[in-house]
Amino acid sequence: MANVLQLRDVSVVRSGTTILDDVSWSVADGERWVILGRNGAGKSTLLQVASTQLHASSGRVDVLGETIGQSDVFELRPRIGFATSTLARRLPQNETVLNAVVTAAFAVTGRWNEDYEELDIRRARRVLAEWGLTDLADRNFGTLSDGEQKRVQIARSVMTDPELLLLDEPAASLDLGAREELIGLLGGYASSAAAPAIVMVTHHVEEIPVGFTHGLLIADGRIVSAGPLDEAITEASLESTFGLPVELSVSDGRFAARARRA
Ligand SMILES: Nc1ncnc2c1ncn2[C@@H]1O[C@H](COP(=O)(O)OP(=O)(O)OP(=O)(O)O)[C@@H](O)[C@H]1O
Repeated sequence: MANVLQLRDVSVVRSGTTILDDVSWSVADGERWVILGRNGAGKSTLLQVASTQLHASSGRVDVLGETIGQSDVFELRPRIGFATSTLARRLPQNETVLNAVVTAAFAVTGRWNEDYEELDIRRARRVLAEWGLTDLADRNFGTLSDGEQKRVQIARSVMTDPELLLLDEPAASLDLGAREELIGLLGGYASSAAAPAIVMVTHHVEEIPVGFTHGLLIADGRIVSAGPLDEAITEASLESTFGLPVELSVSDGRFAARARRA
């Protein structure tokens, strides 16, 4: 399978601090990756590099067959879906949910004078249905709950039919019901052969949807382990990543972890 993302010896240094340290990693078409690591480990920075929003200080980054620094990132970006709370904050609060999603077709966050095709509207309604948002299409984005807003962010990021989907902590701050609903939807999406390659950052192994195939653990900007989920996410690798003894279990494809009692 072709690589949709390839990092070779990538480092990111900001304000004199090394945030990513010699990272080599690739994501092939059809793979669904989860990235885990402590606060400040470099997870979001890695996603920003993958999204082309941040340039590596050294090393080589290839995204969707294009080498960053040698190609036009403005042509590349519409092919990448990226859902982060930072982008979500830019969505106008008084925009309807339908508009918040359909505007992704033009890579803008507010609906002004763009001439939307009936095709775009139809696609937006289909995406809203896929993410359980049909009944909220006419509500203002700012009136939605956190869980509903998270689903709108993802719906927006898949509106353009991306070839690579990047999700930064999509389940953060959700209650149990909203989290489980989102993980179920993500699992269904990830299991579809038509879905793009996916990379999702999360803090908890409990949030890994069924259907995800690979894991990457990162600590202090360096990869601790990377590969198929059951090889990359083990008690030993979690212990190295989080710095505490961990008890890990897997049931029906879902992971659970807690500190090992002495
Ligand atoms: N512009 C910057 N200048 C200096 N340091 C930065 C800059 N941006 C980020 N950092 C630092 O880089 C490190 C990695 O940040 P990053 O956001 O990638 O971590 P993360 O793993 O996503 O963390 P979290 O789980 O808390 O979201 C952090 O220590 C952060 O303070």
